[in-house]
Amino acid sequence: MSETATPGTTGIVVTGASGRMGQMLIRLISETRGVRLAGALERAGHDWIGQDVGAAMGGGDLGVTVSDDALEVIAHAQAVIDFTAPAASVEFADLAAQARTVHVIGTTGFAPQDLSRIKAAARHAAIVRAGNMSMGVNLLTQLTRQVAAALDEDFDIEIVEAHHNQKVDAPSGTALMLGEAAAEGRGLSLDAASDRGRDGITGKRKRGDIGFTAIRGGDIVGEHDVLFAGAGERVTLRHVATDRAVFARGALKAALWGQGRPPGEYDMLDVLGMRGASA
Ligand SMILES: NC(=O)C1=CN([C@@H]2O[C@H](COP(=O)(O)OP(=O)(O)OC[C@H]3O[C@@H](n4cnc5c(N)ncnc54)[C@H](O)[C@@H]3O)[C@@H](O)[C@H]2O)C=CC1
Ligand SMILES: O=C(O)C1=N[C@H](C(=O)O)C[C@H](O)C1
Repeated sequence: MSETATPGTTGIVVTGASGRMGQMLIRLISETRGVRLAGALERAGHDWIGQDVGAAMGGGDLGVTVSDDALEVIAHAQAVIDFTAPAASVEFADLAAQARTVHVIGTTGFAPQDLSRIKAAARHAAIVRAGNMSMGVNLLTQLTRQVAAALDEDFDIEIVEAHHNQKVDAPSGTALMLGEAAAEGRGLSLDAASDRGRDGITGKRKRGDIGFTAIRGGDIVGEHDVLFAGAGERVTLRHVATDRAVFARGALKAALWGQGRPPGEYDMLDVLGMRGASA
């Protein structure tokens, strides 16, 4: 079972400590009352292993040494916040389940077999997973479901996402969340309706399809448009993230919300109390 080293504080492990989201989370946790950084994990062989994480980030010591021993570190925490890679996140899900520790998963790009493993881990501990942890995007999923239900298939749905040039997966986790919401609004299965990676002589657009386009460039944090294109008019729903802090704040909220929750799979709609808000 997880332990509380400092009474009254929630001990949180950050995985992928040197990453864009990892560093953002470590700063946020250090500045937030009622939580403490209980561990910082990186992949085996990473330069930061053995260093104080604050110093490795270029600041003062935070009293937490970067480790690659996930089993040991997770056993002493109440929550794990994880923005890494699919293969790492499924391992962390197993370890967090063994420790009965809340696991917040922001990682995207999972294959169906990864999702099955996460589902199995969620039989033993609370897992909050979302392709986007921001308030704005989670609201946008609700609006997308509503507009998709209101406008019939005379309106073609296209999802356009833009991210920085270091992103490794496409479509983004957010684009897939928005696609799922649009498909739900239309009463469709996204697997059957999705149209990805057009190139060459593609033939005409199929009525009812949900199209995806991915832009990669520079330091774009994350932008998502859901376009409903009809004859003579278009409706566009848009979210623009300009600061990764929006994802970090959502993830920290999820870690606290998960304390004392029964085992199971949850998402940010549960955390934000938005489930069914637009039904
Ligand atoms: N759900 C959300 O709101 C958001 C999700 N993301 C997702 O989070 C993930 C990470 O994004 P970034 O921080 O931009 O990537 P990044 O590449 O900057 O950081 C990932 C970090 O994970 C580390 N890592 C990989 N394997 C590991 C292992 N086995 N143990 C410990 N650490 C390991 C890497 O060394 C790296 O430091 C991506 O899948 C991205 O799509 C990113 C932002 C928001
Ligand atoms: O990799 C990123 O950076 C982001 N990934 C998430 C996604 O795949 O949607 C969330 C956000 O857009 C940033």
